[in-house]
Amino acid sequence: MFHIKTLNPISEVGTGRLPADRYTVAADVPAPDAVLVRSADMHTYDLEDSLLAIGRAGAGVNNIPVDICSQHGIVVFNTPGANAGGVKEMVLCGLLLSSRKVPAALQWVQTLKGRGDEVGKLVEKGKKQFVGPELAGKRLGVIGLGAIGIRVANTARHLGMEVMGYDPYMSVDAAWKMSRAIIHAKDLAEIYTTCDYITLHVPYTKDTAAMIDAQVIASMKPGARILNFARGELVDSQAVLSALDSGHLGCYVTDFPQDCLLGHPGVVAIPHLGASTPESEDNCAVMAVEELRDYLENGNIKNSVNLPAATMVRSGTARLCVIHQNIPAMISSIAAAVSDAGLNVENLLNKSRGEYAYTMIDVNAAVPQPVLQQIAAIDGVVRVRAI
Ligand SMILES: NC(=O)C1=CN([C@@H]2O[C@H](COP(=O)(O)OP(=O)(O)OC[C@H]3O[C@@H](n4cnc5c(N)ncnc54)[C@H](O)[C@@H]3O)[C@@H](O)[C@H]2O)C=CC1
Ligand SMILES: O=C(O)C(=O)COP(=O)(O)O
Repeated sequence: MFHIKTLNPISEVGTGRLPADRYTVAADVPAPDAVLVRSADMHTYDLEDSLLAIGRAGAGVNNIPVDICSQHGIVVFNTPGANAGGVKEMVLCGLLLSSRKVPAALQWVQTLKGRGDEVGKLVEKGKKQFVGPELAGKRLGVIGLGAIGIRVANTARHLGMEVMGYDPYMSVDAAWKMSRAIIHAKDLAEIYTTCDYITLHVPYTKDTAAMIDAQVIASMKPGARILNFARGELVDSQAVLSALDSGHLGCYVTDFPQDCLLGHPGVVAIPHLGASTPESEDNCAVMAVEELRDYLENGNIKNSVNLPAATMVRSGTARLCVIHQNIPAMISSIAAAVSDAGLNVENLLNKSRGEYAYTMIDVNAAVPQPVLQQIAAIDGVVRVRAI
């Protein structure tokens, strides 16, 4: 029986794929084999000794202590692209909200309640406060051309916008999906100095923290609008507020409200709704559950953010799964323990990623407990289990 602990509500379309005779799924599992999580902060979470894997039903993993998980041999998965459609649509909404002053206009019109027959006349008189530019013909800068950024860039072209993209680490797969009409920015300055709208789609890391600061904002075109559906920490909120106050920035749309931003007329604050669609929630849950299941049952790793991709068709009777440091002589030491126990290797896979590596060995018989202990004692082995 596998025990899965949920730290956020996870779509039952996903959890329903875990057979009830082999899995328990609950918020209060004492010794979980795996955790399913969305945005719950795991930096203060006590990682149980039993924990083998964490499935982030979503893209960003900045709420998970990934390095500490690696040290404990806990595989962290996310669900690339599974909620990108939902976020893309919200970004389109954000573009329109930022341009046409929709939030302020909606608030204002409600103040006319009770004015009876005057309402029509007051609307026509008051609407001039909410004039805002059309998107067509304006330039949109997209920073980060991954699952979301590419969808936003391609769709903005259909709105008649000129689109410039920046992503020095873009994958070949991603490049194939991008419209050829997107202008390639060689550096961020090109985006900052020439775009009317700038939208952020990069992960929050130590390199991207506060990437939009006072100096960057000062280099932007007067009236520029910033959209942040990536993470609040990418943007210096105080610098944004000053630039809104001075009129240098036209609007800041954020999916990550902070107290200091609320109430400012230039801020459109959305309560982290980018991925909150049934479609995205289902997609993420299904993908995270499938990833966890394949890892727990077969040791296969797909879409991990801290360990290498490793998939091997099952053969033999049992499978040894060893997470270890990426150092010399690991495979020979593990194989020696296997052969000393009289086990025959039917198949073997070894993959590495940075400091860590992963070895799966299919053997012809069940692996006795002492062999697991012997492998666990090898210098550099982080975690071992037999399935
Ligand atoms: N508002 C919401 O509900 C959601 C927010 N997000 C946020 O959006 C981020 C992006 O999501 P996806 O597009 O699905 O991820 P992704 O991994 O497909 O794309 C991220 C892209 O950013 C690029 N990148 C990384 N560092 C960069 C840098 N310094 N400069 C330029 N490009 C850089 C990468 O090469 C990659 O192409 C997530 O990390 C998450 O923080 C994701 C999903 C939902
Ligand atoms: O996938 C992401 O990175 C998100 O920000 C979505 O977060 P959520 O799953 O809606 O709490």
